[in-house]
Amino acid sequence: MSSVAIHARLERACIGNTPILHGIDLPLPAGRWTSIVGPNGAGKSTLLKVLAGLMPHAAVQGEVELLGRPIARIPVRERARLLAWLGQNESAADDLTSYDVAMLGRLPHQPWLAPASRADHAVVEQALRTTQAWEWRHRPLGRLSGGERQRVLLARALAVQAPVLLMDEPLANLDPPHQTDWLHTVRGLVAGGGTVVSVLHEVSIALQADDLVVMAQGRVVHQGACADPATHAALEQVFDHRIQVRHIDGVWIALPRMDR
Ligand SMILES: Nc1ncnc2c1ncn2[C@@H]1O[C@H](COP(=O)(O)OP(=O)(O)OP(=O)(O)O)[C@@H](O)[C@H]1O
Repeated sequence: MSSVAIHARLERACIGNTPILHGIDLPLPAGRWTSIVGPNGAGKSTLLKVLAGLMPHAAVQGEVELLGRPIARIPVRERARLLAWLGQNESAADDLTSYDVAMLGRLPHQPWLAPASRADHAVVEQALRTTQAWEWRHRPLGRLSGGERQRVLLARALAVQAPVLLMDEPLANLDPPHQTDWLHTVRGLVAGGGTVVSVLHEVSIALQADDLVVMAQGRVVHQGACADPATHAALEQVFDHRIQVRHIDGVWIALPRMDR
């Protein structure tokens, strides 16, 4: 039986006074890649923030368990080692070099005010090479293109070496070859026992995951394997049957429906 990396049991989660998420019981299996999909405004980013423990405590009615422990009770530094985060349109210090930004991912591993160790430098180099950002490691983040910047931020998340990695729109600004690199990276993490949860708008890429969580109007309407016809039906329905899922050359992809 596979274990659960994150389990969210939510009555409600609010932004301000507005309820955004409703009645969610979502176990996310460990050692697998789960993608969260759904229409604009469905609550995907909000759910991912709740899963990461990033929402204000008072805004969430319910509980999230990370690796079997209530996330709110895990000390912050330990949590930062267990769970890495790549947010949407993330702000970061634009004056820092790409190398230093990636090194921020090592902070949870470093003793207070201690310099980076040789192991930290090795991990950062590996992460920047994985995302093909090593070449511009000396350039400030603020002077990179959108896709280059995203690859540095991904390197920062990889440098944490956390067993659980949450990513919101990780493919933002990435060109197709680097989207493919990202797929290989995720597959490598999962093959090594890691758990990856990603919010994706690129439904065809999301379908390359192990499992899909389909959301609409603040609720999870389906959770299932990417190859399961019931998952395809839920996907087509939630997108108002304006996409169709097809099996082409051994992979599931979503195509626009032009016949209506
Ligand atoms: N600061 C805010 N104040 C009020 N409502 C908000 C705020 N931020 C988001 N919302 C609302 O919460 C709902 C869910 O937003 P969320 O960003 O989680 O959706 P999403 O599925 O990630 O959307 P998208 O696909 O467009 O990125 C939306 O209806 C949105 O308008």
